[in-house]
Amino acid sequence: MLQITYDESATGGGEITLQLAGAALKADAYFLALDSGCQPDSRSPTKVRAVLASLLGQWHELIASASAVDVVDLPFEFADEYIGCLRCQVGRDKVVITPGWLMTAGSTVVPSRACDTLPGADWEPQDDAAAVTVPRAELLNEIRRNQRMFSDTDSPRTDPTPIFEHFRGSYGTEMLVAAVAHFDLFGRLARLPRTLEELQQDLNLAERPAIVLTTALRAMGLLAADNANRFTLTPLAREHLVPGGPFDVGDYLGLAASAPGTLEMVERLRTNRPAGMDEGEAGAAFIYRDGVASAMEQADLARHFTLALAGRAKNVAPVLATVLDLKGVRTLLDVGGGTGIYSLALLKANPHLKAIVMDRPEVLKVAEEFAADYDVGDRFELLPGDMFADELPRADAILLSNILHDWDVPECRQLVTRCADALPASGRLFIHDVLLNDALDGPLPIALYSAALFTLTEGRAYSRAEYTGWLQEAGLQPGACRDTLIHCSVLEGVKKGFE
Ligand SMILES: C[S@@+](CC[C@H](N)C(=O)[O-])C[C@H]1O[C@@H](n2cnc3c(N)ncnc32)[C@H](O)[C@@H]1O
Repeated sequence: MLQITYDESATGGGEITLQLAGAALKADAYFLALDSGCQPDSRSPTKVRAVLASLLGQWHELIASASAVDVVDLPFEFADEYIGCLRCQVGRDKVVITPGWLMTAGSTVVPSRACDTLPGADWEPQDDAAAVTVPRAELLNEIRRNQRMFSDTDSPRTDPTPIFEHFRGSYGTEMLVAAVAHFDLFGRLARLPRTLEELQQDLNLAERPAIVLTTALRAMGLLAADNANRFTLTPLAREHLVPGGPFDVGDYLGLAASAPGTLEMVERLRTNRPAGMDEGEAGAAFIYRDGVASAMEQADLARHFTLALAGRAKNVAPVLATVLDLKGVRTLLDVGGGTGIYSLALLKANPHLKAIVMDRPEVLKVAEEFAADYDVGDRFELLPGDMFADELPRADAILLSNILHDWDVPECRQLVTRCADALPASGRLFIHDVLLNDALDGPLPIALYSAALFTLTEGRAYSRAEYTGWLQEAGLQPGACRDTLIHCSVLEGVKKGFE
């Protein structure tokens, strides 16, 4: 909803682009580079980023502390005779934002302290400015997310989320073509709406593939659910995806019916087994449980899959470290910690913390290499083990980062319960993962990631309601849920009782 980017290669100190709900506002960074109130003392892009971080920190403070009827101005463009700003009418839950100008010399204001010093100058809306209404909590989240991009050299300067969305897009194609060309799903539902269970029976699908398939199609706006929880067709699907209809496009989609990706998806849906698990294959990626072939037990494959996840972890971990408040946590157990990158970022942000990364032995060899780049000494421990079978060491907090989405519901419940049992009273469990809507009908990027997880592992994406249910079942009180990056959020459960 709010995206601020800084192109340091543009002339005049670089160009800042502020994108707000589809509208793009441009500003040059000249006065930000001259700012006298913010380290470092240079005119470099590093300085501009530091000033932007400071400015966004002030925005956050202003919006967070505004009372329900306040009007506040968020400056972003400093010019010779004016300051470009977002005028915000702050309500209790919503903020109405209008871009405009304050008629005062931007050059007289120190941008890194601008919000304290802005004179009460005349304000004019931009000629073509349309007001945008956004939820207040979401705006605060977005400001923080943008601030992090500029404030920490360990964090990426741009948000890689769109790249992940493009990568996961192919799973949408495969799901859609499978539904049209292999399962005649739209023809069946046009004849008779069906519940999930009825659809499973009809298509001979297990529950997990049926949920993943219907979630993807609902997120695409092709299926809906009626009051009796039966899947029905949306007008879009009814007009274009029912075989034989006057505007049916099914044959066009059928061009991909025999594409390798589609056939692979159909096979996964029919068998409910992840890739790599067939006779003579190396075993599934990312998951290990006793008695089942796992790629994570083989040195080269474990290394390959673990390093593949390092790219995402490097981007997300610094954000997790700013979002998680670990005051009072002395020991953190990172179950299935992989490279250990999340633990390492948390150690860096919390000098009092000790972290134990538990994973399979071949994976921990990679974690050991990553740890060598950090000065964490004996605060970082590697613990080879099986999270389903071995005793979990005592820790004040446990992190399950991108773990539960690899497993089916019984294993998720088992893991959450094992973690809860291992925690002391008031201990905290952090589930860091993507969240589907509670109705399992989107958002689309998560629904497509769910399809990817489904093909590679025994899991799928889950909703906040599903996670919350498992936390409660295990005796944990669900608490705060905060966004990190690349569609991930961290949901907290606190063990009830007193120490
Ligand atoms: C998807 S990766 C997540 C890695 C890391 N937490 C992250 O967020 O990038 C899942 C991790 O769980 C580990 N894992 C799977 N089954 C396990 C088991 N039974 N015991 C311990 N670790 C396991 C895998 O080796 C892998 O490193």
